[in-house]
Amino acid sequence: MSKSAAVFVKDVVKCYGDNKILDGLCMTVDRGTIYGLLGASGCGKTTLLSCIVGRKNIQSGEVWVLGGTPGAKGSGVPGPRVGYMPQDIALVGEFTVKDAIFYFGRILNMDDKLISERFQKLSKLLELPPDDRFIKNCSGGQQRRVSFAAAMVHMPELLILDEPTVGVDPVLRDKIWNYLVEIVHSEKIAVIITTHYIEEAKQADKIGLMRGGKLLAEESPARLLTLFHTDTLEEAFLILSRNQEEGRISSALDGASRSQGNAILDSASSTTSIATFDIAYGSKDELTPAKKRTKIKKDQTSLQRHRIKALLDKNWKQFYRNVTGIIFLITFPLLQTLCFLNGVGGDVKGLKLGIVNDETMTTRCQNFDFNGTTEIHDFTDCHFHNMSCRFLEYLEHPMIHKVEYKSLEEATEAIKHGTVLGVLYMSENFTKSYEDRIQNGKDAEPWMADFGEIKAFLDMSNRQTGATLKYKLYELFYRFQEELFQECNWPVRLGSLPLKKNFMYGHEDEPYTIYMIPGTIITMMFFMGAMMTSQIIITDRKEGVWDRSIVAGVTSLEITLTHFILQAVIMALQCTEVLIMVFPAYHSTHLGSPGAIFCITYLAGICGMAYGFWVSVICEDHSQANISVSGGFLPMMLLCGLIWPTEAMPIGLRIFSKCLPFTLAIESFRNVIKKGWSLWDLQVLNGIGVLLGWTLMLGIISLWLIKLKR
Ligand SMILES: Nc1ncnc2c1ncn2[C@@H]1O[C@H](COP(=O)(O)OP(=O)(O)OP(=O)(O)O)[C@@H](O)[C@H]1O
Repeated sequence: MSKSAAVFVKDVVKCYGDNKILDGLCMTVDRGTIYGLLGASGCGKTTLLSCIVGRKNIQSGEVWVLGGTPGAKGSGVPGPRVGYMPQDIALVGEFTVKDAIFYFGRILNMDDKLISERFQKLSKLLELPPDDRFIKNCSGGQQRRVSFAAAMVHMPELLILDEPTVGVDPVLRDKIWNYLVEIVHSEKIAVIITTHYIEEAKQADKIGLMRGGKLLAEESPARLLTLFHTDTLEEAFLILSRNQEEGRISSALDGASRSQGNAILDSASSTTSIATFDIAYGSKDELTPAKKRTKIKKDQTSLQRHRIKALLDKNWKQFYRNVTGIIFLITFPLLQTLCFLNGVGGDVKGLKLGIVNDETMTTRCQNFDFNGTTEIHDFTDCHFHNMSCRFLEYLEHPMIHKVEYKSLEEATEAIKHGTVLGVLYMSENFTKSYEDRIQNGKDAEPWMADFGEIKAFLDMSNRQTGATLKYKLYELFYRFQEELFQECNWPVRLGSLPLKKNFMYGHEDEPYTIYMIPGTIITMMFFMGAMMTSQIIITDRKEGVWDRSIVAGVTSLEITLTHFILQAVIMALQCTEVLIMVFPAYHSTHLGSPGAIFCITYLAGICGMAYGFWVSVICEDHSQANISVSGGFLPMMLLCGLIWPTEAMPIGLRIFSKCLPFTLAIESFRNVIKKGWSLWDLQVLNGIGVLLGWTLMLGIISLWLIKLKR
């Protein structure tokens, strides 16, 4: 074991659930050497590299990188001392080739001049596509080369390359290997490279053959060929694999005994030769501290200005270069608002109402025309005539479309068939009986009272339209009766219910839209925030940019903060456009200040973003995130009082609903627009407090989960 080991891995065990991926693995990578890590697909190479760069925690064993443990303060790993090219491209599609290199250079605190110099050199060497070509427009092989250049831009002490030569033509592959050999010797950097092209690893100084979570062997290519009497590394690997399957590799390779020194391989081939391999072992005392080799400042603090600047630049480019995304983010809230303002709360029109009038035939109902306008009779003598006709005049309203039926049976049949929504029936003696009810009051004959009624049969299966028609009939009947009393010079009040209504806030005929505004805006902004954040962060993570940036030293807090800054600006724009459309553009009135309205709306959006952030942490992909956002949002919407008052809920559910993010916020919003309350009114503060509480709680839990998930 060399004292100058760049990477030292001892007895490492790494599991995903019950699945043991690394099973007591040992490995040593010396400085100034190329280490080729070979193994079948799925054997755990990427997992091992993730543990080396500190992106994954291990269950047991030791990992030492450049003299420290990955993730430890001051170790520089993850950070500028290591260059990592993951297996996935892990570049932002909206970056140009130049942007990609500059992004990694800048988060590593290189100055632009130095980045530019390195970029020119790498561009030539790796035959990179033109500087201004977008990554998403590059071929797979070109993207891989840019990814390679990004890992090398700062000339790290340890370069980790996960399958860098996939999709690269043999000439270029050769060039890359030659370059690696050159820099390894000139700069004394260590390189770990995984590849499926076993033969290309011949140029490595040492090869690790990995299988079943262990290294079967760790030797120079030449020695492997000699030991196994083979011409190719592939054959050597095959023999080793067979031996492992047949249990012919000594148990000395496993567990504690590995650390004692050499492991002995049983017969390596058909011959009975015994091969002895150097096995990775040693102690951390033997490791040398890192030497300072680059002009890059090392920093481990969780917030660094240069990284935040680079991340903000990245997020901004990702945003403004994604035209579809911009169109969606700007137009979606507007479209939603337009749908709401035009589709919800308007007056119902043309409800079909059957009329059965046994008192007067239509033809005899003077001036009464079911299909046209009529004049109102003048009944100044207050002896009533044709009251049914007079009442029917009042039904000339846009909400009602009258349909005449000859009999009550025929009309009720029409309700059953859904032809009409209700039927009004007036009996033969309606006028006389109605007059008797009014003139004689409590002394009226019961049968007179019965005939003096207008009988309504309503279809309430659609509660909303049924109730709308019912209240309209009440309203029209009161108007009919009040005007009748007025004409007769009777006290008008006697013609209406003995209940005097006074409205402190709002008014009786206020459109339903006004009632719905707070709930619609708050839930919409929350939903927009949740969707936007979860989608953007999952995309970032799926592209591998998140992980790769973290290996370059960026902290999760910086990534989160910079995403938050841009999305908070977008959210402010969305809130502004929605509020402008609802209030000035649609002339909706509000008594409270626009500032207070904006504040509640904006906080609802920010709370939605925190919810989206949490979803992005617990979900693996977009479809899971979509289900989680919708699955969480819908129950909250059902319980927030938007559809039905919370006062109707069982007490436990009611208390629960008040604790949800937007129940009290909707109340606060309503109080501001309808009562003119300020932000400092206690009930308004309650709503704001709940939103802020949820935002903080979700943010903290998410950051904690990110830390825990490694
Ligand atoms: N996050 C994870 N959760 C559960 N299992 C995982 C996870 N990541 C990887 N694995 C599993 O661990 C095993 C090793 O995966 P790994 O990506 O390390 O293999 P690999 O050797 O790099 O393969 P390849 O050469 O195909 O890239 C695989 O069986 C994989 O399915």
